[in-house]
Amino acid sequence: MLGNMSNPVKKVPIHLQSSQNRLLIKNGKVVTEDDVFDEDVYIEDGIIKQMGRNLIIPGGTRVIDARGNYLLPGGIDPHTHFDFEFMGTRSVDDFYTGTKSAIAGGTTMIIDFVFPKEGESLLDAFYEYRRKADGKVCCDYSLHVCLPTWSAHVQRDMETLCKEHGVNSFKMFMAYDFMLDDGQLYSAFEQCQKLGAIAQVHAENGPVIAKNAERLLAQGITGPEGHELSRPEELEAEAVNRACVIAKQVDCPLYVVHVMSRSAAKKVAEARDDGGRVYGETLAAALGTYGARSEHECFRHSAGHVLSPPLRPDPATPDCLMTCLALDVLQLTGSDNCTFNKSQKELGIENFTKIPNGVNGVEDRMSVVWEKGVHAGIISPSRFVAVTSTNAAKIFNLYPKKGCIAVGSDADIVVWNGNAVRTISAQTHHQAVDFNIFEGMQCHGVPEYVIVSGRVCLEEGQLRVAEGHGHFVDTPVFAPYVYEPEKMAELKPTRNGPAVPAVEPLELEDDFRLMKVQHDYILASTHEPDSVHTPIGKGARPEGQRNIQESTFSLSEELDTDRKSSIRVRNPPGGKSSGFW
Ligand SMILES: NC(=O)NCCC(=O)O
Ligand SMILES: [Zn+2]
Repeated sequence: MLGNMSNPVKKVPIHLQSSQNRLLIKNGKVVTEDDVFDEDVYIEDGIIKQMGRNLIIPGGTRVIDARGNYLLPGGIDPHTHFDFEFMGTRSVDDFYTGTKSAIAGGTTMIIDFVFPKEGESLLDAFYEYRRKADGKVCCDYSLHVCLPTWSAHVQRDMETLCKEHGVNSFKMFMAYDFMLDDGQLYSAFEQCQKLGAIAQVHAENGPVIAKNAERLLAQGITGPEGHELSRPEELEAEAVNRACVIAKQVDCPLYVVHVMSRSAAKKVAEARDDGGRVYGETLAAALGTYGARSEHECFRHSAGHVLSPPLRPDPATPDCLMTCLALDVLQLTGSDNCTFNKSQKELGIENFTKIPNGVNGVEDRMSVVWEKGVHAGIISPSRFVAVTSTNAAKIFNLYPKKGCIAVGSDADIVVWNGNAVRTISAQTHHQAVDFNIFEGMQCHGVPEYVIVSGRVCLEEGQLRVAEGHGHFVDTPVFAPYVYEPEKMAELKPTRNGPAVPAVEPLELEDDFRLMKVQHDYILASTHEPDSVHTPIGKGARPEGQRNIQESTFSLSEELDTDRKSSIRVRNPPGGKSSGFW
């Protein structure tokens, strides 16, 4: 037992307590979840001390000119698995390469998952994760804790973790060998509710997946395409619905990790419409790819892209999920970064059920969401901030320390060039993994500077991180956003001066109708996206919001061709698989 490990004090050496700790970022456009405005930001000792114009600051302060760029709150990735022993192997990105890569892409905080080994208590597993992470993290981090079993002991440890160790979220699985049954989920949700924690679920119907996999293998379908075939999206949707129903019985807030399909998003939408405290996270992988290596290839699964729930063959899925983020059907984006090298993926070369599940994303999430969201015209820069940072901070009770640019907040800031373009490649990424699921993708949206706790860690393409400089950050229970939303107004940082309008004044009537049509569409239509009809004419729309008439919900010829090719894969000749890579 390591005692109370929360927030160990790391002394700043005297030579660093100088002007090096002072930074002024001038001329940038500050973006918050609901505002965009021109202000300078002055940072001292890792904290935002002043914001405004013509600030009076000490001499010798370093100045960064952010003219033409946005200032974003550093990304918070609420879903990573660094140094994770899983499916007979270990993920290759550890807390050093993982957080270093995160920073390279504009993410300044991650939340990883403690996963107890068989027979290990939650507390021991938590201490082990702290030991693995503390000396390695280059940015701040927090921990969720997974519950691979249910018992009185687990129940007690949950309480200790919440009361003494800064944990406020527990993840349950509805698939894999370590899934909980419905009764156990009920008990775990009940305990979360009592403690003021948040229940998280990996929602897929595990027993049905196991049966499907058995049948497919018996038919000779052994390749990676069997992964998605055994886990069709209705099994995700069914489990999301079940989890929402169970959580409702005990009034427990529920966070659905990695919503990967339209059908699952629809279940989240229904639960939220029904008044449920349900939050949905989707992944960079699901927004940036769709079960093919690129949008220009026919539907094909490869071992490198295997994660659970799987990438969906429906090419409309990424746009649908992005629209769900725009409409607040979904609230967050994570990476679920859980990387395995090619040689590890080959553990499943003869049997798709043995392919270690997981993909990269911690480095590329911000660029992918910008490209597919803001650059594509589906979300505004403010909504980008909400879904990449602010909402995670609010749900896990880190706000306003994290997730916003405001006086008193941690100086985790990204100077973001929304027009610069980069091409994602394993040749240039900072992750330890030897391939990248977004290989070749061109993304607008590049971090020019990444400032982590007041330190400039990325500038002019040069990454200078400090191993072990990040801290564990407590996530206190009873997050106001989740448990007492009426208190959020008090927490919201105030600012001086009027906002600089970032968007044309909206014609609210049209905007509302657009949102309504899209929302109804998600709820109403699962399989016939081209049947959508919208009465909306030209009208104004929010900045970055694409008119639904331009949406790929209307499937084109080309996309239909892709879908047909997917049918071929579903019935491979002679039951043979279509190749591993
Ligand atoms: N998602 C995935 O395939 N791998 C990571 C483990 C998990 O989140 O289920
Ligand atoms: Zn995960």
